[in-house]
This record gives sequence, structure tokens and C-alpha cells, in this order.
Amino acid sequence: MTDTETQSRSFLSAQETIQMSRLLSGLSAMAVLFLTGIGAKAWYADHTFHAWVLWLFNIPVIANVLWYTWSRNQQVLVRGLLITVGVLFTYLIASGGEGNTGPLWFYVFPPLLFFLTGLKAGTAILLFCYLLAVLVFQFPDLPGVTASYTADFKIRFFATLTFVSIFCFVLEAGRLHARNRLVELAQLHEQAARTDDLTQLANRRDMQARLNKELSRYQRSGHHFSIVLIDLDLFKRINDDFGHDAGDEVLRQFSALVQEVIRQSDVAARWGGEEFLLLLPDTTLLQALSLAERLRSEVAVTEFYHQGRQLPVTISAGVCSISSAGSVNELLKQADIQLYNAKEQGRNRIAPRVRTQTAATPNPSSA
Ligand SMILES: Nc1nc2c(ncn2[C@@H]2O[C@H](COP(=O)(O)OP(=O)(O)OP(=O)(O)O)[C@@H](O)[C@H]2O)c(=O)[nH]1
Repeated sequence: MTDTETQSRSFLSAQETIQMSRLLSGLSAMAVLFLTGIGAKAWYADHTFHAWVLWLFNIPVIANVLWYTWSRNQQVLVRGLLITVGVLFTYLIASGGEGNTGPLWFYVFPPLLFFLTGLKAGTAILLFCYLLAVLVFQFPDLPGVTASYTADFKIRFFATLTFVSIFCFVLEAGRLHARNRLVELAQLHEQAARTDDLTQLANRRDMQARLNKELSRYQRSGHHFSIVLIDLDLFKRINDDFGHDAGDEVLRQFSALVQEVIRQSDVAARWGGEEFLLLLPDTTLLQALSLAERLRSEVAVTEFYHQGRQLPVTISAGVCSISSAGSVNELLKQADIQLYNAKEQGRNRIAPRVRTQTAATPNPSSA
């Protein structure tokens, strides 16, 4: 998974966690309200036992929320709520609640289940609940079962519950599909905002962000890094002599070559028209110079073609290490000065010059 994908997913899952927490807390508060209110109504209707049972169900609901407040474990909150609701609904079906209306609460289950547990687990739990309801309906002599329902009621109950369940399943499947599509689009959007269209390298904006990040890492833990500012030599001539498409082709081919030469931890970006910037983490000035030189000689010996015509491509580059600059701007400025020096010294070369560097091949076109 790329950085972008991870960011999109973690952003969405953080949003979902917050949304889910709010929903669960709201549902728990409503449950307490209903249990207390309906319990009170049952008490005044002289259904004392039923009232006490409903009030007692407040205990696991409140304990569950308190546990969540302490542990922040959402899974436990979901499971706790589902178990409590499951046991409560079983009691309501078995006892009939007040005036045999207990089973009506069952309709709350399908949307809640699918949303909280997903389609697969939701379907499995729902089937299990159906089974429980069938047992209670078919075997009224089972211990704990005090209600008896007419055949008409049972048929209508299962028919309507099945309809509601299927409807909730379809709605949840649609919601999940839309959510996944949203994640995909967010990833594509983020990727596009960070990528250069022509070369598929990082763009300037992305590189700027990475440079700032790398500087923070350096200031925090002293990890050195270097940059290489590259410019394709006499690029205007390529455009003028071979056409703009040929120029574009060179930019693409050069970018592919760069990707082959640098390490996986290095980042290459298109910095401007025919300017590229390499960010080399954990790399000293000498190591960066050596890489830049390798890239320069690789470009010099590579044959660039467009529509069967060979194109003259060389590069010049300025190298700078963070140890000799206090900020990203300073770093870029120094690399730019070095690039200017390389151009001034005849192109197809790297600056600054150090003794370890092999002599650059003179560029005939710059003479
Ligand atoms: N084909 C193509 N050309 C581009 C693109 N972006 C910038 N250019 C061209 O790159 C050329 C850069 O030319 P200059 O800045 O004069 O530099 P140069 O010819 O490379 O000469 P030196 O840098 O001095 O070696 C310009 O002609 C731009 O139009 C692009 O995306 N595609």
C-alpha cells in the first residue's frame, strides 16, 4: 500500500471511528431512556416483574459505556451492546413484553446489526436470532417462554422481518460500495495532486512537503540528507530541432532512467520544466556527488530516441547536503548555485567538483 493509500484509509477510518463512537453513545443513551420509560409504564400498569427486568437491563448498557470511556475499545462496546440487545429481544419475544408487543422491537435489529458488524457477520447473527425466534414461537412450553402468539402473527412477523432484513442488507451493501468508491476516488485525487502528469514522478508540491519532513527528521534526530538539482542541457534545442513531442519523450525516458539509478528510499521529482530534484535521505555530500556522477554518465551513454531519430541528451547537476545549509530554502539556493556553476563550466557535469569525481566528458554541443 502506498503512502497516499494509507493516508486516505487511515483518515477515513479515523472519521468512521468517531462517527461510530457517537452513534453507539447515542444508541446507549436512547436505550437507557426507553428502558427506564417503558419500565415505568409497566410499573404503573402493575407489570412489576417486567418493569424490574427492563430497569435491570440499564445496568449492562451503562456499564458497557463506562467501560468504553475507560478503555476506548470500540470492539468491546459494539459486542457488549449487541449481546445486551440480543438478550433483551429474546426476553421480549419469550415474555411477549406488554400486551404481546415485545417482538416488535426485533425490527430494530437488522439495520443495527449490518451497520455495526458488516454484511457477513450481520447476516450470520440475524439468522441465529431468527432461529431463536422460531424456537420460541414453535415451542411455547420451553422454560422461560410465557408468551403465545397466533399463527397469523407469526407468519406476518417473519414475513415483515425478512422484508426489512433484505432491505437493510441491500442498503448497507450500497453504503459500503459508495464508501469504498469514495476511498478510491480520494486516493486517485491525492495521487494526482502529488504526481507530475508527464513523467509520473513526484511533483514540486510533493517534493517540497518531503523536503520539509526530511528537514524536521534531520533537526530531530540528526539524519543527514542531500539533494541533487538536475537540469537537462540545451533542452530548448531538442524542442526546436526535433519538436515538442521529442522533448516530452526525453523527459519521460530520463525520468525512467532516474528511477533505475536511485535507491528505493530516494525520491525523484520533476521540479520545473526540464529541471529535476532528487532527495537522498541518509546520504552525505560525497555519496550524493557519486550518485549524481553515476546518473550523469548513465545519461551520457544512453541513447535517447524519438521516431527513429537519436536525440543528444546530457545533464548538469548541482549537489548540496543539509549539513551546509540551515533551511530547505538555503539548501535549494546552494544547489541552484552549484547547478549554475556546472552549466558555466561547460555542461554535462556535476558541481561542486571534488577530487574523487572523474573528469566529465566535455559536451560538444556546449562548445
Ligand atoms: N517538450 C517540453 N519542453 C519543455 C517542457 N517544460 C519546459 N520545456 C522547455 O525546456 C526549455 C528550457 O530551455 P532553457 O531554459 O532555455 O534551457 P536549456 O535550453 O535547457 O539550456 P541550459 O539549461 O542552459 O542548458 C524551454 O524551451 C521550455 O519550453 C515540457 O514539459 N516539455
